[in-house]
Amino acid sequence: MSVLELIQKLPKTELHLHIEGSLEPELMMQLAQKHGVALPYNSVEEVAAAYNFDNLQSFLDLYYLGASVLRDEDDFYQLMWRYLLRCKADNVVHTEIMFDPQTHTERGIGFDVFMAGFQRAIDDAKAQWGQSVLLIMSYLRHLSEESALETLQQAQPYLHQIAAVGLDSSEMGNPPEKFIHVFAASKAMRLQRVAHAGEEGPADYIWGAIKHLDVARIDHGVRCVEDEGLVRYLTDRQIPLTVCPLSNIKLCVFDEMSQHNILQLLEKGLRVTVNADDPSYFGGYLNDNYRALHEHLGMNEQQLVALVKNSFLGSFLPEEEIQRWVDKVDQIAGA
Ligand code: HPA
Ligand SMILES: [Zn+2]
Repeated sequence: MSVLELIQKLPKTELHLHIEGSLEPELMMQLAQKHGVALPYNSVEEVAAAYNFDNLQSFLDLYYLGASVLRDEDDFYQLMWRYLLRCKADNVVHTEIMFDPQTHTERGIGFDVFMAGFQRAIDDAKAQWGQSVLLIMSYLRHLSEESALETLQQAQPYLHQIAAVGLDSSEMGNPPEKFIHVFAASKAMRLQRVAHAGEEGPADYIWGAIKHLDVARIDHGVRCVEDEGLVRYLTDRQIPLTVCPLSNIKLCVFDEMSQHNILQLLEKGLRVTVNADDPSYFGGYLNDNYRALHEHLGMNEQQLVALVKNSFLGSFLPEEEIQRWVDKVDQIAGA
């Protein structure tokens, strides 16, 4: 079997996906019309043409603007449903999805609206093809810790639907330490923890997320290579890095895919995984990211299998379930 065939055929997990970043231009325009929201675009083509970014912030500005069309329960259902259909198409059997409550509550749209829409789509996908999903509630780091604490309060009636908390948005100037209390409170409520760190921010921010937020995974983390001691720490403890190749090129973290360090990180023994981040903004879903690694970095079958197994090993699935999937990956790759 060729590597490209194997990318499609292997069962996979996605661990770093922002549901608001899966809003395709078609749905954005449709919802803008439905709710009478004025956008600075006249067509789907104009939306797509605007997706040229210099850095993380230039993307975030359009990402929050796009999210402003999400208003009622059915909008959130449609958003989630369309992403889960992509999971089915890409053979993503399990996915751990981030959502940004503050992006919606700040506009007066409550947990009752978006959680209901998300859950209805998740229930439908589970019933129709057995899709496995966990939700990660992400705090926006450009806002205050008080706002994050208030968000955790608002989430109380929905904690049974939430597996973990995360930290995203503008990294520079908003170090993990800013969120010590809300992460401690989240941990006390038995929520797992992840955080974006070392995407644009320095290796120090990765240390901060580990030491101050007690995270189980680092989202991105590609700048860990700047600190040998950190690489050793991450390798020894097999702390997963949820790397997002197409995202890193679109946001100029690396100039070109041929310069991406993901395979070097893998060869160092780090538990790296492949993810789409914000697929509608960055030009591809999960399998597109794997295919880009094959095309531009020459990812071979052995590296593909290691990355796919890491995606299960880095997940919050129960141990026995992880082992079942890892065995299945070996079986398909060895066939
Ligand atoms: O890649 C990202 N980084 C930080 N914040 C984000 N919010 C959505 N995507 C991202
Ligand atoms: Zn992200």
